[in-house]
Amino acid sequence: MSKMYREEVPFTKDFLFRQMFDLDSSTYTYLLADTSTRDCVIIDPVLENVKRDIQIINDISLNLKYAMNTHMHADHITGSGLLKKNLPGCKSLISKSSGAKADVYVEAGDMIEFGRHRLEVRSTPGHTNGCVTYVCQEQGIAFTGDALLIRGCGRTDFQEGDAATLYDSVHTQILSLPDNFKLYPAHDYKGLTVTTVGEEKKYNPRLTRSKEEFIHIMDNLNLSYPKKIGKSILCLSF
Ligand SMILES: N[C@@H](CCC(=O)N[C@@H](CSS)C(=O)NCC(=O)O)C(=O)O
Repeated sequence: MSKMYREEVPFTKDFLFRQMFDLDSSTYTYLLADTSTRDCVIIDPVLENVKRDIQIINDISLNLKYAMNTHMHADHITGSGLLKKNLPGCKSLISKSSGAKADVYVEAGDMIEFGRHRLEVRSTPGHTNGCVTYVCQEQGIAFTGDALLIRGCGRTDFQEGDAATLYDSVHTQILSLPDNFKLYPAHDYKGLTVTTVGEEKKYNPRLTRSKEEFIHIMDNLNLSYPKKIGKSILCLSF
């Protein structure tokens, strides 16, 4: 095995990471915390799992600062609003260009802080206009939402999907990170949990192709629409 895959950046001792799963929509929700200050953020919470998420936040004595989303989801309703109602002090957060309502709007270059940890906002449109990727440089990780999935990528056939834009976003904003950075997507449909930049640059069957080939692939995916598309896109307020 090459060095590239072995030398992943270890988490610092004061960084807590939890990956949680929604069985119905195959969505990953991430809980990140500073274990010294107890401040935490949650990325892409799912409405039906809010009780579970509150339980874990309370069990390990964390203070939720932000319920944040990588984009406006078409396949499930965000749990941000219900988390806010139950955890005073929590603010909802999404990109300005998503068109959704939230307490805090972010754009490329912004930094989201919890304790001494920071997430950099990178704009990665193409699946939707407002898609962002959150990068934690110190821990060597990025949360790619639906822009990059493990050995795949987000579909581009509804909302403001655009295959050429997605190709540029992923190559310039995600695959330009160091090869050993771990990538955590918003979904996986095969049971995989994490990948790396190096792996996707080598093995992603869509994104290793030319832009023209990528567009052709994306135009011919023939996926059925997500079951909850009507409800979730109508639910624009966080
Ligand atoms: N079968 C699922 C929907 C699956 C799906 O369309 N996933 C989206 C992300 S959620 S909008 C996607 O971009 N998939 C890309 C792919 O290649 O699978 C359901 O019924 O909800």
